[in-house]
Amino acid sequence: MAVDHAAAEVDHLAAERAAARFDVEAMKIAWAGSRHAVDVADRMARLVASDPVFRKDNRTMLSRKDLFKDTLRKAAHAWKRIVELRLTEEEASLLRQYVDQPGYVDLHWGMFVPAIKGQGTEEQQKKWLPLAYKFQIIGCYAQTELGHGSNVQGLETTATFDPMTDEFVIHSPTLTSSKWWPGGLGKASTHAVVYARLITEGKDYGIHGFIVQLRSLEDHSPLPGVTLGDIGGKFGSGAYNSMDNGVLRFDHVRIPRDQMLMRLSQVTREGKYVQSDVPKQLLYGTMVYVRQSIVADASKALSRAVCIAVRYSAIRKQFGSQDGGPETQVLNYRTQQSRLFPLLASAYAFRFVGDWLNWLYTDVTQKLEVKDYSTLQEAHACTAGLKAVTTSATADAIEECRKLCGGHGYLNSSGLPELFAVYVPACTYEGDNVVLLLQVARILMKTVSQLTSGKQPVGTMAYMGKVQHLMQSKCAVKTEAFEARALRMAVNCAQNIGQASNQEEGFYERSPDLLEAAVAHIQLIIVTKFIEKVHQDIPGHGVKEQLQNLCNVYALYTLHKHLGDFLATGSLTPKQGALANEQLGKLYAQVRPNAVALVDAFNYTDHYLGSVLGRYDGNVYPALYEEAWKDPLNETVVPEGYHEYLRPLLKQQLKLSRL
Ligand SMILES: CCCCCCCCCCCCCCCCCCCCCCC/C=C/C(=O)SCCNC(=O)CCNC(=O)[C@H](O)C(C)(C)COP(=O)(O)OP(=O)(O)OC[C@H]1O[C@@H](n2cnc3c(N)ncnc32)[C@H](O)[C@@H]1OP(=O)(O)O
Ligand SMILES: Cc1cc2nc3c(=O)[nH]c(=O)nc-3n(C[C@H](O)[C@H](O)[C@H](O)COP(=O)(O)OP(=O)(O)OC[C@H]3O[C@@H](n4cnc5c(N)ncnc54)[C@H](O)[C@@H]3O)c2cc1C
Repeated sequence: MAVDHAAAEVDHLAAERAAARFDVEAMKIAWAGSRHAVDVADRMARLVASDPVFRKDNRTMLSRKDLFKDTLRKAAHAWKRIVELRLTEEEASLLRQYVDQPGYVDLHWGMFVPAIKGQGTEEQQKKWLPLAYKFQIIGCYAQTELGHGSNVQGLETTATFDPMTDEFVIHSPTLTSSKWWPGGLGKASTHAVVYARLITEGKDYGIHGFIVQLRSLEDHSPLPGVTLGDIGGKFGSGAYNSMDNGVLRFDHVRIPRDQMLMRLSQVTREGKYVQSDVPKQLLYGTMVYVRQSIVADASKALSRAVCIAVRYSAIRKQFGSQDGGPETQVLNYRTQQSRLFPLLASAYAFRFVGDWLNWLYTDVTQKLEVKDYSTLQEAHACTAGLKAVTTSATADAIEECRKLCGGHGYLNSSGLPELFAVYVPACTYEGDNVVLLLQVARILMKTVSQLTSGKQPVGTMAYMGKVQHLMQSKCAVKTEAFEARALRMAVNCAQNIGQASNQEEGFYERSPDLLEAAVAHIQLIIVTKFIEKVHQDIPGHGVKEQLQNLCNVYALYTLHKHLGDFLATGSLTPKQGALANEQLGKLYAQVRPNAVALVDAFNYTDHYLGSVLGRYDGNVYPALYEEAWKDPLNETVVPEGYHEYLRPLLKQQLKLSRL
């Protein structure tokens, strides 16, 4: 009986695939960016999936110690394979993605190395980078402290220059100055880029980066004056617990002067502080780099969750027709579609805006090399804002996908609880999302205030230059409505702030509205970049049409969800809002026959998805059944503890009932 059921489910997905109205292979290219990108990703995904060391189906059942050791093993094995196979940087980072386990290597490659590249002099790069590239040292990024994370200028660790010995003395003067959170710090790192207040000639020059050795390269023991360890278990089983987020205290630890990262400013042998001619904001450059990579990761996490929910919704059936006919696939319910298809569209939207952001970041980096700092603010606003909007939306979407999978979505074997638990801190790390949106809002207010002086805004703020037109016009339900909404919300905030006794007080009072104005601006960017994408030449039967549909779904869904903003700012009429909603329903009907093929285009292996519900073959029920028996609780028929706790209880009840 079970076998018959399984065959029917498998047929279901085959039928879904056959019904698709576009070329899935061509869509894979549109998603990945090129034929080459599809091929490399495919090769790396299979390499990982076929290697037993990279097994991850038992991860949620491992103890913290075993999970951490498993991470060390995977990282060492991955590195061995990278060296043996002479993998390129592109291949290695894809391999890292498919291993799919947070670990110290992320911070080593993702923050320690970029911090040295961005803030170190050429000489410092020559000394430290070869060691890091060969893993002769392992580094982390030690910025956040127990007392301060968001407020970087409030950090308390000190680096006091001692001209007698030509050294900096690194010290943790208070409990709250303990470094707290850095990934890889707890157990793995030998070195850190430590952010501390630079004090020389009795003056505090604020936060600067220093390379500090933490552990012996001989036996990994902490160096004298260094106290460090792991900060403890985190949310969810498995999940981010593979990472050794750490605590670190310094007791007057001495480092040579040349371990201060000196590209932005220097301290001379005599102890003079010298500022370079580069903007001091470059101190935050590593965060800009990581924020853009977090946007690209948002589409990966969201597409995984959506892939699981779409495939399972095509398999799952509930309720029959009135006359006792076959039951309905839950994917056919309009409510399921209206919850799921906007998430599918968002996965594509975030993918394309992530590609654009990566281009912007590369462009800014090239400009910085020739001392052109003109796009630094744009890069900060876009990376901060897109990081905030895409991670918040993705975290919510993963949880929605869990609910879309009903009860089975709550099982670890669905892959969704762990995906959520790993993903959700992205709303906090690399800048709390509210704090980042307020940064965007500050830049919006600055731009609005400059409009009257005739300064033309550029880049993603250019639309604000059309202020006369956008403040007055009635908008068609297209980009213009998004532009008018964003601009009018920003101008409203600026006017309200202008009425306050001082600007800072006004900003503080209006910060909830400012958040919403920042979100409106960022959503405009996402919609614009999606539209630009679908205007490109996109080969493959039906591919462009599907992307056009998804783009419309993303735009109209966003409009529907934030209709209050559009109406309150007069950017749309209530009638236009109702029409947009009507249109959305029609678009969902067009997505429906293509939904399974649209998630197949992500080209994920079953290993990477890690979900019995999202299996490519749709064989969900036998897999769920089999998976249950693997739980450690099922290792014995009678549970441990029966003789101590259950039996006496049952005997006692029996005696009582005989009385
Ligand atoms: C087991 C696996 C095996 C596999 C093995 C494989 C082997 C290897 C293969 C290779 C793999 C590669 C892997 C790579 C992976 C990469 C992924 C990385 C993973 C990421 C994990 C994340 C971990 C988390 C890390 C962190 O969280 S680090 C700490 C982050 N902290 C923050 O973000 C703090 C937030 N706060 C701030 O940013 C600031 O303090 C503030 C901006 C909020 C306020 O700043 P300030 O006090 O200075 O105030 P102002 O508002 O006045 O700003 C001053 C002016 O500066 C401008 N500004 C601010 N920020 C920036 C900026 N970032 N850039 C530019 N300009 C900036 C403001 O606009 C102001 O400007 P103005 O003066 O003109 O107005
Ligand atoms: C999993 C994980 C990994 C991390 N890895 C690293 C790492 O490798 N290296 C590292 O240095 N750090 C790391 N961090 C630390 C991380 O960067 C900080 O936690 C993050 O920047 C948020 O800062 P906070 O903890 O001080 O939050 P807080 O700023 O204390 O936030 C608390 C609340 O206050 C609100 N808030 C704060 N300021 C304002 C404001 N100005 N206006 C309005 N509301 C405000 C926030 O929105 C939030 O709701 C990691 C954190 C996590 C969770």
